[in-house]
Order: sequence, then C-alpha cells, then structure tokens
Amino acid sequence: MRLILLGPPGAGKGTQAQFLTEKFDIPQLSTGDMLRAAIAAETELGLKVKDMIARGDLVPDEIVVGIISDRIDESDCANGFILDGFPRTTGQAEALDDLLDEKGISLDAVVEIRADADILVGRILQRAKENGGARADDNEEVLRNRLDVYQEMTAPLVEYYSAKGLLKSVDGMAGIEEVTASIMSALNAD
Ligand SMILES: Nc1ncnc2c1ncn2[C@@H]1O[C@H](COP(=O)(O)OP(=O)(O)O)[C@@H](O)[C@H]1O
Repeated sequence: MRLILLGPPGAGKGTQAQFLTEKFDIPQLSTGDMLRAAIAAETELGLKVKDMIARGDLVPDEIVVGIISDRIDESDCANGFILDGFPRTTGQAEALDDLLDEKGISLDAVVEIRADADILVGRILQRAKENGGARADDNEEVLRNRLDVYQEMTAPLVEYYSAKGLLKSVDGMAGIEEVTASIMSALNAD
C-alpha cells in the first residue's frame, strides 16, 4: 500500500500515519521529521534548512524530493509506505510522479484529512504547551504562516490528485478513532 496523507498542519496526519503504519506494516515517511533530524544532527542539510523551517516556510523542492527518493529505495519500503508532509507543492507532486515511474511503482491513494484552520491553531498551540514548546515552529505567528503556506502551495494538490482519481477525503475534525475509521473505509480496508 502506497499512500499520501494530505492535510494542513495539526490536522492529525502524524497520528493517523502511526495507526496506518501498524495496520499495513509499512513505514511512515515524514519529511518534517527527517528535516528536524538533520537539524538536530547539525548536518550540512540541517544547517541549510534550519531558518526556513523556523519561519514556517517551505524548503526547496529539490531537497525534499532527493530525501524521499533515497528513502523509498530502502528495503523497509518494499511493501509500501505512507508519505506524511510530502508532496507539499505541485512541483513536488510532479517530481514524485516521475520518480515513482522510474522506480516502476505507483500510488494507491491520497487521503486528504480536512480541517478548519482556526480550530487547528488552537490544537497546535495546545500540543506545543503539552510538549513544553518542543518545536521551534509551533508559535502562533509561525503557525499562521504555515497555514497560509498550506492554503497557497499545498491545497492545489487536492485538485491534482482528484483529477487522477486517487483522492479520498475524510473529515479531520471528528475524534481520532472516528477519523481512523473513515480512512479505513475510504481505503476499503476495514
Ligand atoms: N515536503 C516539504 N516541502 C518543503 N518543506 C517541507 C516539507 N516537509 C516539511 N517541510 C518543512 O518542515 C516544516 C515542518 O513540517 P511538518 O513536520 O510536516 O509540519 P506540519 O506539522 O506543519 O505539517 C514545514 O513547515 C517546512 O518548513
């Protein structure tokens, strides 16, 4: 099963990805986690992207496309994977199509978790408080920027994947288990 989870920051992609990982025994590939790991390890890449992430801006397409292409080649992706936070631009989606073609594989579905931006701000600020503000980009100003960037750069992917007949949309404002159930039924896997 090769899936994309699409949705604004705080919509619950990470939570649902964890569940899907167990259910289908496939890894969750989160570009956000990978970039934060690079920052923590102070690699060349990490130093390059640190300020962009802190501002809530996107990092250049070629960086995340390269990371994902290499990651998909690893053996634990042989049975599939869940892309969480990638693609985030039409350019990334097109690059993903090309690289999947080259690898001779294709996507099974794109799950859009729909959520209301104003409610998400409250959710994420709450998460930041509970984690002691663990993420540098979880303050209100940066968060509003992340939501604006989502609307402008990433929301067009809903139409992109809908046109390919891959899109399944679920209501992300329901409880966690209800959202999981909607995803399973959208994938005909319950
Ligand atoms: N596919 C991507 N393209 C560009 N930038 C990305 C991508 N994935 C992650 N990032 C960077 O990492 C940040 C955090 O990503 P992520 O953990 O997915 O956050 P969110 O909770 O906002 O969905 C983004 O705001 C962006 O700066």
